[in-house]
Amino acid sequence: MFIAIAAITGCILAFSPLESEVSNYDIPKASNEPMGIFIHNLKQNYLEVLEISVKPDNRVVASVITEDGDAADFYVDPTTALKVGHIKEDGKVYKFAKTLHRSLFLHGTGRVFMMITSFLLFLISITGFILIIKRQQGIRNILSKIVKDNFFQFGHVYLGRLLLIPIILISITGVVLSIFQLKIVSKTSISHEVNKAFLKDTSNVSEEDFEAFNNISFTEIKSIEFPFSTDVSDFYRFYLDDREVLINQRTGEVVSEKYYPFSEMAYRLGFSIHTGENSIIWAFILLVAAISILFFIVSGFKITFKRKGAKIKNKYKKGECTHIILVGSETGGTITFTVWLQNELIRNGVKAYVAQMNDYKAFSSMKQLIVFTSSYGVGEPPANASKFIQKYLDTAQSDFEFAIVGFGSLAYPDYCKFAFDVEKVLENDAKVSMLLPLHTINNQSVESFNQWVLQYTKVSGIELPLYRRILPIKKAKSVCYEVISKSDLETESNSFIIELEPCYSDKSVSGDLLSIAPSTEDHDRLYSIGITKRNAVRLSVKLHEYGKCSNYLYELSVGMVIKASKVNNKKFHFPSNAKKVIMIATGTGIAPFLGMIETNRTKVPIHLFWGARTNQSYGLYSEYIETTLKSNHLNEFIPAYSRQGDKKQYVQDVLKQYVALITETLTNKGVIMICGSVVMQKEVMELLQQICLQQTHKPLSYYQNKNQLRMDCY
Ligand SMILES: Cc1cc2nc3c(=O)[nH]c(=O)nc-3n(C[C@H](O)[C@H](O)[C@H](O)COP(=O)(O)O)c2cc1C
Repeated sequence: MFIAIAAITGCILAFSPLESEVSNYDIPKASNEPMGIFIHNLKQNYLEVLEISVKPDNRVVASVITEDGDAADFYVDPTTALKVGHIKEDGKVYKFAKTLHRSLFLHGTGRVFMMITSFLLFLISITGFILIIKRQQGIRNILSKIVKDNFFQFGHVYLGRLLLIPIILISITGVVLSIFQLKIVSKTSISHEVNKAFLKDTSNVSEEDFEAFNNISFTEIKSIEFPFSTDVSDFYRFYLDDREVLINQRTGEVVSEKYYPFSEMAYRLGFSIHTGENSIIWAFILLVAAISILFFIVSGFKITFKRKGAKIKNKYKKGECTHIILVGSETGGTITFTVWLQNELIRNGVKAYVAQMNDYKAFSSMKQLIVFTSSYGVGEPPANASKFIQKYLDTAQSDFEFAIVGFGSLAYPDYCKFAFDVEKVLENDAKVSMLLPLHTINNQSVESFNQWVLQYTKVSGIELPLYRRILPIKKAKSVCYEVISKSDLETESNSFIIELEPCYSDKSVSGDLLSIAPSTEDHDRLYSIGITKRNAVRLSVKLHEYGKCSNYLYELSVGMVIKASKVNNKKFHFPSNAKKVIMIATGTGIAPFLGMIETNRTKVPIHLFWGARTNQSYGLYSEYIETTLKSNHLNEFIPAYSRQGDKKQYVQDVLKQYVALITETLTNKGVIMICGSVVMQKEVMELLQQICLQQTHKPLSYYQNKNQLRMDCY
């Protein structure tokens, strides 16, 4: 909270030098004007001169007594010494922000709080930097590309790296200034010793030509006190950046020159760095740093809450559970999958227990051990799994079967390494047998996880549903949609097309999802949508015999209104600048593609591969395909029918004949999009992987990381 207060008020204060620069833009700045002439002119222009000060922005302020006998402060021209502008008082907001920033309106106590806050900010910056080094796998890689996990984590690391130095400087100088303000260290003042008996009181050099005046540049002056009387023992007192100089008013001789002690210099430097008063560019950097501190607070909380979000809860005691699921997770992502599996197993009557990998113990009823673990650092275990291997080796356990799922990211060279390490340990244990080979999941891909779910269902005989991301999906507010058309049921594929018109203007894009719940008691179902030329939402729906939502949609008729909400699915939007796009779909997965093709205004070459059982299903989509082929919105339509005549083919079989097209698309920054069943997706991905390795000598993940592979499979 204190850091937030300091950052918000810091943002406001950083505007002060910026604002003063704008409002004083017409007031000339001093640079190397001859000081002698300026002092002489100033004395000529006014009855009496008390002091001049040179502001951090190099504008000159004079304190004088005017001919009318009034005391006045104003900006003067550094050459003519004539008045050029009024001094504007600091706005109330700045005054308020300054007091809050320095002392929280609590005087000394507040200053102590702010000093501690500054020090904590310094510690947070240093420890944050150490974490960045760890994350980037060494100081040598500190400047290399940051892997983008999610917006907040990426932003936290990116800005942390960029603004580390300014933030460290802000925090250190904050501590230094507080130390002085609290008088823990006091600024020692300079005392001059002048022997008045030796002062000369005449000279034949006139004031304008005093060498001592003209040897000092305006830019090093903080202020000059003018002699109070004409007495020779009253001097010009020059306060400079690093020293004080006393000058004889009659002769221009330097009477005394003393440098400031280290403590005063430290204070001045700290003040200038902390406030940015001497440089507009630095003030701007400070402003950006203060805004970033606010971002760090928000993103830090987001990361922490995500980490704490998925909680492990157990319904049964560990001793009675046959299925033990161990989770290794650093930021909580993997726990979400674990909790889902535990719930589904329990729903199927299986007693399942979840534990952190570090809490591994002997499980007396264990028949199956399922390990879900991520990898960190250089393929190392996440924080809650670091002791697992040792604990496993030290624990006596009777026979069981195991399955391991590695969660990782292909962006790291040691992809899912810790999961492989765990596999090695379990494989070497003679007592245990492998239920499924290790399955790896890139970037918590739901599609890839579902491939494992299908395999697990097959080998375990436990019917698991497919996983749909239960992380809070960002649904827009639900709005009404009117049914504007509905096709007949195509009996071969049992599918139909329904078009809905949103009641309010809607910014959905083909590839987004529509979340529909048949009634308030039902949970939502998500449908991939295609947007038609007339901005209607088109769904292609497979009617399931007992499917509540598909039956609900099927029973709607034109003119009826339903409530639904849009879910942004940015990762599956049509690429904005690809030169070529290959679309691969099965069944109703064609719906988003039809929308993308119809609205392909720039006529990017599109090749659409579509799999169905027979060409009877094509009837449902033929009109759209033929129209867009004719208008060149679609270049090629390549169907694959798995139960048609002698030539029984799946999409992946047909794709094998298009190796050149696939290679050319990927190497020329084109995009491949896949929509439909996860079973098809798996086959197609395997084929694409083979083609990539053989033709481009790069793994498919290389193109996936460049966002050239976009998938939405279910
Ligand atoms: C700093 C850092 C290092 C990582 N190192 C690896 C790695 O070496 N190998 C890998 O496959 N994944 C690596 N990952 C990716 C994570 O394992 C992946 O994002 C995983 O899904 C995170 O799961 P969790 O949220 O349960 O910890 C790393 C991620 C981060 C942020």
